[in-house]
Amino acid sequence: KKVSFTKEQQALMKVIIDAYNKHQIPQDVAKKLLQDKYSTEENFLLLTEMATSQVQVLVEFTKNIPGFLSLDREDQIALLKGSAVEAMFLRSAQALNKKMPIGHTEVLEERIRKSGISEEFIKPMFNFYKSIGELHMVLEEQALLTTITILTPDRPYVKDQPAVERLQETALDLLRKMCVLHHPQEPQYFARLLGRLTELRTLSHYHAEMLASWRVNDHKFTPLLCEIWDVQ
Ligand SMILES: CC(C)c1onc(-c2c(Cl)cccc2Cl)c1COc1ccc2c(ccn2Cc2cccc(C(=O)O)c2)c1
Repeated sequence: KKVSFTKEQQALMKVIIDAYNKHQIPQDVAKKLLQDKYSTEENFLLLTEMATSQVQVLVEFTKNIPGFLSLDREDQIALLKGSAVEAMFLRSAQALNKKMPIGHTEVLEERIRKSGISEEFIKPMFNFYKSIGELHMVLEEQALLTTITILTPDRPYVKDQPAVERLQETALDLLRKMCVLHHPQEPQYFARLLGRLTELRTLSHYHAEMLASWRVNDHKFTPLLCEIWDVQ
């Protein structure tokens, strides 16, 4: 089936892909994954640094989403706070599914498994990582899925939901075409991708409990994480 993109859609895809490629975790932070300290405490500290760096990357990426900076300022904050965990699950899924240099992936998985997260959350988390890996998303689909997650209108405290809906729909139209283009044999592929967004919401509920149990064990977060996750 022939897929054609409008001029606007081509421009939008280019902006989103450039932003997605530009904002990677700095190599020195990612390299720290390979240092040889593996205590639960050390793993937690490394993952905290990773998450903090990832939030900075996420904010920069979000600012490049066309139309985002024209939204009401408080709504911009509400969208970032409401989507940060889900965007990081997507990003960590891509990192664990071989986006990272060989060796980093196993180390990263090991550190997540041994960072004080209880088994009841580890299972669904790694099921999600596996389900993302099985989709074999191309970069455009990964970047658009992250964009669609950020532009979710029904996050808490969003005032002008229709404005967010209009931006999200533009990204959804583009993603639908991308799926037909890159997965012509799988007519249900787009629906499968959107199904992952539902799974992300469940994971972000688990994440709130993960944070609570880390805090009970007196684990400290960085100021940026405290601000975006409303903790401490
Ligand atoms: C505060 C910390 C302990 C934490 O709390 N919840 C989670 C948490 C967890 Cl444990 C899982 C999923 C989401 C969150 Cl917020 C985390 C750890 O968060 C992250 C964040 C990003 C992560 C990771 C792991 C990988 N990445 C992405 C990554 C790593 C290396 C390179 C690149 C790159 O793009 O180049 C990307 C962990």
